[in-house]
Amino acid sequence: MSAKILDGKQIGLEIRQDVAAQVAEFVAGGGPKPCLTAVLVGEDPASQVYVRNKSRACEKAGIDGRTLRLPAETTQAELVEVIESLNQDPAVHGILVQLPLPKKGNGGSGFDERAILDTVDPMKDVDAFSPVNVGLLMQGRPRFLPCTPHGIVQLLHRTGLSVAGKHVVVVGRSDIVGKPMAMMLAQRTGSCGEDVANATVTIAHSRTANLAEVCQTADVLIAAVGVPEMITADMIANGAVVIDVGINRVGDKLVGDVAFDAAKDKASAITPVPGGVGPLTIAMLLHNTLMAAKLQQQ
Ligand SMILES: Nc1nc(=O)c2c([nH]1)NC[C@@H]1CN(c3ccc(C(=O)N[C@@H](CCC(=O)O)C(=O)O)cc3)C=[N+]21
Repeated sequence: MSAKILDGKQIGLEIRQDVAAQVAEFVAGGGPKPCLTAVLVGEDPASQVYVRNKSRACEKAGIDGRTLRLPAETTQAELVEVIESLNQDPAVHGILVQLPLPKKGNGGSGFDERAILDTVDPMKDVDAFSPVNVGLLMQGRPRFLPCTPHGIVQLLHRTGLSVAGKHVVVVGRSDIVGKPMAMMLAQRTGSCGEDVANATVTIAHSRTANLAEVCQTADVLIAAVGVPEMITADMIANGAVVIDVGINRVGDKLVGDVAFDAAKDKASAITPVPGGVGPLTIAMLLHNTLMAAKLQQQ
């Protein structure tokens, strides 16, 4: 069997067109132009590319996409101050602090990333990293949904892949992807209804015993570990759906957490890297920015 390739780029484009139409409607109704401000500290080349892509996607959707560039030498206190002023600025609806923050920032001692993220006003927290937004999600009454897991929910829904009653194995337990992903798919109702919810979810990670065997029991396998091609074909059940969240730069190539070429002969459907989950993450960020503008207008 050769898997159906799940085209995240195309679906991301559709979502962005939907968001653009909703933005136009919001503005025509007297709403302010939604504004996302990304805060980029230092000169990490990958982060620069991501931030540029985000601001370009914003502009195409009728969203004001700003980037605040700060030197790597910025201190913790200065960065907190910048975020607090964005919190106070009524023209800014969404704030995103690009991660990772530079290791040698804050005068060489590194940033306290948690404290930085905690500074972002929860009503402007389009990444959904703040404890309030994480808590609301846990309780099944989300405000903002985290962009990458929400993008995956949209992808599954829009390609007609139900997870209800199925066994989903999420490999990776990060706050950004693994944890919220597991929670969203186990819920009674998700953002796209009951079909992309109600899963039986296993969270696997670096300490999981017999990882290969656990993965083999997955109807839907979601790889979010950040290790290039760690998920090999032997770990995938025949006919499983495979979602690859990994974006790893190996030399000048971009590879996922799944060994794609062999995996596609076992899976029934699989996301490629690039062109899979990545473009959906950006699409959901635009969605959250419009939501933030609407929330703040109320
Ligand atoms: N506060 C914060 N929020 C984030 O959401 C966040 C972040 N920090 N730091 C970095 C990661 C990574 N991330 C990506 C988003 C889109 C693509 C994407 O669209 N990738 C393209 C390829 C792009 C390329 O060629 O480099 C694709 O997969 O097709 C990749 C990576 C968001 N992140």
